[in-house]
Amino acid sequence: MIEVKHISKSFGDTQILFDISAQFNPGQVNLIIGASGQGKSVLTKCIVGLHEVDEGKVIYDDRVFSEMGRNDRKLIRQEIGMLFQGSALFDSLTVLENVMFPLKMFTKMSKQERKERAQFCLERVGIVGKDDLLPAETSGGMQKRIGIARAISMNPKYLFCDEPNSGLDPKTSILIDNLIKEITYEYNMTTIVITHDMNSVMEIGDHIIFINQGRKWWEGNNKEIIRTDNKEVVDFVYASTFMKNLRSKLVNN
Ligand SMILES: Nc1ncnc2c1ncn2[C@@H]1O[C@H](COP(=O)(O)OP(=O)(O)OP(=O)(O)O)[C@@H](O)[C@H]1O
Repeated sequence: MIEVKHISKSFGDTQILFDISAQFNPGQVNLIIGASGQGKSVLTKCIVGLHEVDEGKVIYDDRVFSEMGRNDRKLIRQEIGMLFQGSALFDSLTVLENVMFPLKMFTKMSKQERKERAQFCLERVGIVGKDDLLPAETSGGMQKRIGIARAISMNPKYLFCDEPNSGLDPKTSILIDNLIKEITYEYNMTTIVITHDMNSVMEIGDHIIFINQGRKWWEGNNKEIIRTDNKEVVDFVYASTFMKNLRSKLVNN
């Protein structure tokens, strides 16, 4: 479980996050959603320690990460898997080498053990027979899968996914979403996904926090979000006229 308690963050005189508290439980997909520029990335960077919080606490399973020194934080970071926007694979490494990379950096595994673990993770995400290709020789959807394989290679307790659907067609997006969901349930991970994608919200949003103006504006799940009356959430979820019409049908039935 990851908890944030009353966190605030400013850059210079500009306050970006205001007194945010939330709990992200294991074995469920936790989404951080909201319009552009509202503070989702800053919040996530505070959680993983890329930004320091000004006030409040970030806690990983009773360990107060925000008050730890560098070395203790490093240990927790090794329990975190990250799927970056755009996958962020190393261009000059093969598919297999990309997945082996964290194991080489952070474990004492032999080359053979690293290879076996990487192949297991690639197989888990449905990438078989592509070990020796370069990332550029694979599709965008495959690159996301390879990114997920790399993110889970260290058997993380916590998984962060930054806009896992960016640049993917709707069908591939749903496959990636479902893969994230399956892996989360299977390994009982605490997964946090930042997304703008409404399909993801509906498909995998076990727990959703909506960030608006740097505040936790709304919290609920994918069933509750459909019927909420919160104006800002409604404007976000039902942004297009088509979706607005759909909402009035839903609410009136
Ligand atoms: N390092 C920084 N220094 C100063 N201001 C920053 C910094 N990082 C982010 N901000 C500001 O914080 C605000 C929130 O940005 P953030 O990137 O968290 O938005 P977001 O909700 O993730 O948006 P998007 O969905 O477009 O990625 C923005 O006004 C941004 O300019």
